[in-house]
Amino acid sequence: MKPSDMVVVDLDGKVVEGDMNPSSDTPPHTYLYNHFPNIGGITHTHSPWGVSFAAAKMDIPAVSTTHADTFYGDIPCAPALNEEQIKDAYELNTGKVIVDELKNAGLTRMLYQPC
Ligand SMILES: O=C(CO)[C@@H](O)[C@H](O)COP(=O)(O)O
Repeated sequence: MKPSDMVVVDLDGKVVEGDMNPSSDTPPHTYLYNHFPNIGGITHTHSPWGVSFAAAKMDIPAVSTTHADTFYGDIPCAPALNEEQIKDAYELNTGKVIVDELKNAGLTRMLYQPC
């Protein structure tokens, strides 16, 4: 992948720069940016440890000061999508359950605090 392969989209997901198709993750990412305007970026990883907790449908517990250095409290695991959410708009609904989970966990306030 080269820098010229990058695609820039606006907050509605419309391509504003680049010739490629945007990522299929564009709907959940724009949904997150639109609901948390102060976030500076989203990192999507498949770390073995993170995936392990997600597969077990578990929050990642705050058990160390190292964890506390970068995140306040347990890192919540969003609920799995139901069949209707998957069939309807899988990617967008992924963003919706993440936003709902962060709000339910009371993390909205934290996301707006400067580090
Ligand atoms: O993590 C996943 C699938 O597991 C997705 O994020 C895809 O990797 C998105 O691929 P592109 O549409 O960006 O090529």
